Amino acid sequence: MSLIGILTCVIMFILNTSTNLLKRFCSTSVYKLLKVKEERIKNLRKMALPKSRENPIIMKLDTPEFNALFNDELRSLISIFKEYGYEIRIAGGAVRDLLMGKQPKDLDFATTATPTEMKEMFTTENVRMINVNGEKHGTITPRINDKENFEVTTLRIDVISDGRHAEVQFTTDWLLDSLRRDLTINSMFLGMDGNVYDYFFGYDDLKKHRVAFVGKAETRIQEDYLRILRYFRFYGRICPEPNKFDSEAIEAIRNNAHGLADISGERIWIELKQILEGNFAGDIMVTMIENGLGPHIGLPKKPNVSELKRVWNQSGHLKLNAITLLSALLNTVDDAIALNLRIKFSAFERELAIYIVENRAPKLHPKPLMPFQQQILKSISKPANVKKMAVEVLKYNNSPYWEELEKWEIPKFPVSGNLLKERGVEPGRNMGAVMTQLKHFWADNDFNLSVEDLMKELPRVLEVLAEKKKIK
Ligand SMILES: Nc1ccn([C@@H]2O[C@H](COP(=O)(O)OP(=O)(O)OP(=O)(O)O)[C@@H](O)[C@H]2O)c(=O)n1
Ligand SMILES: [Mg+2]
Repeated sequence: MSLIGILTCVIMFILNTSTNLLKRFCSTSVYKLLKVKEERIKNLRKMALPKSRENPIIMKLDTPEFNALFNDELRSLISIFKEYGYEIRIAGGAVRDLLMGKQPKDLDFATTATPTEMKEMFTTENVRMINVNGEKHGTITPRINDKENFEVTTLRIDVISDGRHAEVQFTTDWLLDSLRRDLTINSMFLGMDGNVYDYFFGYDDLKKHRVAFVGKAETRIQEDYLRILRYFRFYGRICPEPNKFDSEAIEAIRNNAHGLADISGERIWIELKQILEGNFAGDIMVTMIENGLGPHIGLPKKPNVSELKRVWNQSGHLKLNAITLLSALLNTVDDAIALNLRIKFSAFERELAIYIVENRAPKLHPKPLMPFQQQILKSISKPANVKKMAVEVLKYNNSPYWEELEKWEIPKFPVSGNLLKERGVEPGRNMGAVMTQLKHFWADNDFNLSVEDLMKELPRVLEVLAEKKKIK
């Protein structure tokens, strides 16, 4: 055999052996992973059983809100699932709302069919499916009669979770899907026949106005740290009194507050905003800060809790904008900028936070609205937006004048560009400057000047601007 032949044989041998080793290694890891998953499912069920109800059907719902859901599209959806032998139920928040006598704003459905089974079924039935992105989490969205979309999610458990993303495993076990949900009040299912399935005493909690995690609070939080904020949001929605938090929940929240640091600003703001606009917002925010959430949601190291309490107690009844209340915790404009970097406000929200911090010291003036009215008309921002912000500052200070300012119609500046042109002002940047100067003069005179009065002022304005140009 030639040297090349020997070398080829050696290389082939090495390649073969390493490929086999790699195959063996991979299949052992996959095997291990599957084993871990199986074990986890067994354990989950075992752990859940003592705490869960043996017969989960607690009642048959027959309310106007429930009956109102049944239109032609929902009936078609139900009959498709029935024909193919899969179960489908309404899940989570909608069941909670219906049990509270409220019409849910959206419906989530849960099913025993896997996404593949649903896709096959809907394709055979000529039903178009939209939003394919949901599929890896088990959600298929059929569009029935080309009219209404329904989000249907396969029953699942979160096998591996890093607190933000979860690897899911599909199941046909309703109890396990109920167990992976955040709060007992959000863990119920509603059959299309009206049967309410409640494994974890969610309805009892709803009646008791108790917000508690399903099973172990710590486990539920570590599956998705956003649930910390969801806990507080639902507290505001469900509970009739402030400061009656579930002690296990609060302890788990305190120990896991750091997990919020990795949650995106957008998700944080969606929850936080609803907390701030809900019941007991001031008290809830204080509890959140006392339990260490502040730095993870963009608040300063030393948020001004006493200012928050003061503003909440004196102005909480005025339906403050979420940003207005939140700004009470900020000490400086820099704090507002840092907060915006963390939770990414809209342009108006960012402006409002800065405006509140800069303008909250009460303005003394014989005509209390005048400084605000002048600011509204002089500002480079949209006057309607500055007006909204000024109303918020007045509410922040519980000033009785906020309503008057809200009703105040922003007067129209009577001088037009055309008129200035007629009077010999060159169009362009210079005209903009003239207009601003005249506007300020008009605002400083309580918006009472006529076009004639303003035109009398024109030579002086032109002179001042010419002087300024010379100095430059
Ligand atoms: N972090 C989350 C988000 C949602 N869910 C589950 O998914 C359901 C639907 O979620 P979502 O629509 O976000 O909340 P709702 O409870 O429906 O509340 P809302 O009325 O505000 O939509 C919840 O009821 C809950 O069972 C969860 O367990 N954990
Ligand atoms: Mg919902």
